[in-house]
Order: sequence, then C-alpha cells, then structure tokens
Amino acid sequence: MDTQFLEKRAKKVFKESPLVHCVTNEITCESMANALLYVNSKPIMADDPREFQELFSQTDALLLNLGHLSPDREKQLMAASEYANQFNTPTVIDVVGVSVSSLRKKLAFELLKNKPQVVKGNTSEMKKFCGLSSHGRGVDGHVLDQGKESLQELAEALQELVKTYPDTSFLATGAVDVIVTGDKTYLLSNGVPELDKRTGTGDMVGAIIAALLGQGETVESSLVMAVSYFNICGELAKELGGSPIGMEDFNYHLMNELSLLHEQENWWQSIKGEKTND
Ligand SMILES: Nc1ncnc2c1ncn2[C@@H]1O[C@H](COP(=O)(O)OP(=O)(O)O)[C@@H](O)[C@H]1O
Ligand SMILES: Cc1ncsc1CCOP(=O)(O)O
Ligand SMILES: [Mg+2]
Repeated sequence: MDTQFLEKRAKKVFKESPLVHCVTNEITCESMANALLYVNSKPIMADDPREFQELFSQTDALLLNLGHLSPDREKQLMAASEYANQFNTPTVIDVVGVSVSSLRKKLAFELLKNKPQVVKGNTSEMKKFCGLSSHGRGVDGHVLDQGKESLQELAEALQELVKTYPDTSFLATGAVDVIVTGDKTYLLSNGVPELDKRTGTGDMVGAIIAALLGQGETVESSLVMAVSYFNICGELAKELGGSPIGMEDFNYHLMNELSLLHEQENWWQSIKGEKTND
C-alpha cells in the first residue's frame, strides 16, 4: 500500500475531538462510547427524534447501528438519517444482523437512499446485503464466508453496488477486511481471531470510522485507518495477554491499547494489506 498516504494520514487521525452521535444498540453501547473516548472523540448516544434538530447542529458525525431493532428504533434511525442529509452530517451505517431478517435488509436499503458515506458489516452480513449466499448466524460472521473465492465474489458485488450508489463506500470485516470505495478496493489483513469472539468489536469499528469522518478525514482514509488501528490494537492485546489468553484479559488489553496506541507516532507501520484499482 501507499506508505506515504498511510504516514500522512496517521499523523492526522485521532488528533481532534469530533462529537459523534450514535443511534445504536444497548448491548455494546458502553463499549462504543468508551472506544470513542479512547481515540479522543466525544460520543453522544441519543435516539429521541424530538431533540435531533438541536443535536444535529452540534454534531460532527453519525453512526447508525441496526443491532437491536424495534418499530421505535426503526423510526429513530430513519429520522436521524434524514437529519444527517439535511445537515450534511457524515454517516456510517452498520447493518448488524442483516443476515438474520429481511426486515433489517429492507431498512438498510431505505437508509442507503440517503447516501451515507459508509455502509459496513461483517462479511456474512455484507454478502446477505449484496444478495449473495451467506452462512451468517445471528450477528456473527462465518468462516465459510471468508475464503478467497467468497471474498472475491463479495468484492465484485460491492464494486457493482458502488456503481449504483456512487456516494457510498462499503466495508466487509473479517479475517480479511474488504473496502470498496470509488474505483479502489482494499484487502486489509491486520487483527487476530480473538476480535471475532468479543461482542461489539464491529460496532466499535463503525463508531471509529464515524469519528474519523467527523474530524474531516476522507472516506478512504477513515476506513483504512479505523480498521487498521483497531486491529493492530487487537494484535497488541494478544501479545500482552499471554498464552493461553482469556477473553476478559484480551478485552482489557484491547481497550487499553485503543487509548494508548495513537500516541505511538509510527503505529501505522504495522498496517498490512493491499490496494487494487478496479
Ligand atoms: N479472524 C479474524 N482475524 C483478524 N481480525 C478479525 C477476525 N475477525 C474479525 N476481525 C476484526 O475484528 C473487527 C470486527 O470484525 P467482525 O468480527 O467481522 O465484526 P462483527 O463484530 O460486526 O461481526 C474488524 O476490525 C475485523 O477486521
Ligand atoms: C449480540 C448483539 N445482538 C444485537 S446487536 C449485538 C452486538 C453486535 O456487535 P458486533 O456487530 O460488533 O459483534
Ligand atoms: Mg457487527
């Protein structure tokens, strides 16, 4: 990958303190709020549309997470998406659980109409989102959706989707992360398997992407830097936690590293992946 691009962006990211509005699920809400604080952002979890007119005049980015759906939550997500359009607030949509129900897929495409900067999910969720076969169970990705052929099929489907939705970039996370943004495709390969075993890791990545958008990073830079940063923190957590590593120890070190790594000037040198122009 272009090391000049990575070095230049790494000097900028996490140096400001954007206010990130999250309409999200109760399961991982606190982890998400703390992850944002640990990367110098300010979270506000707010889902009452009555305060959106005032709130959107103050916020820098919006994270919409479909994790815990209800009729009220659907109304809140749609309202926030409309306000983001009105206020030009950069928006990330996390299509959590889209491989579970057609209700979520329908809502995801309704939200896509408002031209969010990013739509993300794990590989199984994003395969379902693209109409491909998916082995997703619940909100988790499945290893059968992460093989070379499967990722190639998914990347091609996302490259087609970008032609229909040119204002939106797409991210599918897993052992290898697929980013399709404009005519560029990235395959990123940092991280450790333990990241798949802690609830909220994908949710936290979505929030960190929103934070970088909120501080003015481009969509391409926000995606590459947020995913890589988070996953390198996972690599450090595994190293620090010893072997065998308990998942509570892993999470302790992961969250610690989120708050520490951005003080290391050369953290970006650990970024692994490749970029192709479609
Ligand atoms: N097997 C794995 N190896 C390395 N990194 C992983 C693995 N599984 C997930 N990750 C990383 O963990 C984060 C969450 O991804 P994922 O588990 O796919 O999302 P979700 O929590 O939404 O299912 C992403 O940054 C992803 O790159
Ligand atoms: C378990 C669960 N159920 C509804 S949302 C949620 C958390 C999903 O978090 P992530 O997508 O980061 O694994
Ligand atoms: Mg997820």
